[in-house]
Amino acid sequence: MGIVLGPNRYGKAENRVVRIVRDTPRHEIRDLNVSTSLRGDFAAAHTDGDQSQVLPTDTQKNTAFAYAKQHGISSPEDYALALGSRLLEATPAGTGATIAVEEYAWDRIEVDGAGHDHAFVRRGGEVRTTTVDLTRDGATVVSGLQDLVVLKSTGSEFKDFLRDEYTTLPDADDRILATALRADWRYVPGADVDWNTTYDAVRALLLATFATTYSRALQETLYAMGRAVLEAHDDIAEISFAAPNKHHHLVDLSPFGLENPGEVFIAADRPYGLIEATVTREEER
Ligand SMILES: O=c1[nH]c(=O)c2[nH]c(=O)[nH]c2[nH]1
Repeated sequence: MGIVLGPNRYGKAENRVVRIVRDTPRHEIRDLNVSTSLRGDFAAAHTDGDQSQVLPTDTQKNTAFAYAKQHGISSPEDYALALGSRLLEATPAGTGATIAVEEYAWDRIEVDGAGHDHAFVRRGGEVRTTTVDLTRDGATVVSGLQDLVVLKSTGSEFKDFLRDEYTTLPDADDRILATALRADWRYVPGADVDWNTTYDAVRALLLATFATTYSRALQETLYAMGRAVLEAHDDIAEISFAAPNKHHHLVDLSPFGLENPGEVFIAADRPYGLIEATVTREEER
């Protein structure tokens, strides 16, 4: 019985393409997870080790990022159609291309009733939490939120840090700052708290402070958010944060003759910086 090659296809899965449109101070963001796949007559690559008809998956990745700049992303559909046509055009042995796109939706952070120019919060996904501990003497209430995903497309730098012989990170004057915030705040024991109103107010204050504070590091942003909460809420004794620094690396498009002044990024999922801090009142320490 002969053995033959059955159906096959290949491509680059899960390119995390982030496109910022920054032609005016009011930025736009498109955040995509893009998977490409080519099918056609690629038998020789499987049976003879012949790559002459194989457009590398690395090239498919490059095209996904270059097209985010060159073609733009007016919609996932329009971008996917353009990308698929290009991949087929570049691959004579291809008979078909599948481009699968997931788009993550971002809303502008509301500050004083208006959407901020360059600070965004990801739609959905966040979780409200509380842990209540009771003794015969009373209750401790720690409330918070998890996975509040926020991003600012400018107004963030990280530079003049300690360097040693293993340091390669360049100074960043203008970078994307993004995190999936976890915050836990402890209420003053016995305080008469309107839990729902306070939750909404703290959440809004965290978002507004993230949006409006120029960030020299995620550490500074967390401290600013914590201070804002403690200043506004006498009934909160302390707040703790855990914030993964969701790195967005600028994509080098220069090999394709394209400039990339802070417009096309690859969103890396790991490793990530993990910044944790508690902001407290002096009397609590
Ligand atoms: O905001 C930041 N804080 C850090 O401590 C750090 N370290 C790093 O490599 N990038 C960043 N960014």
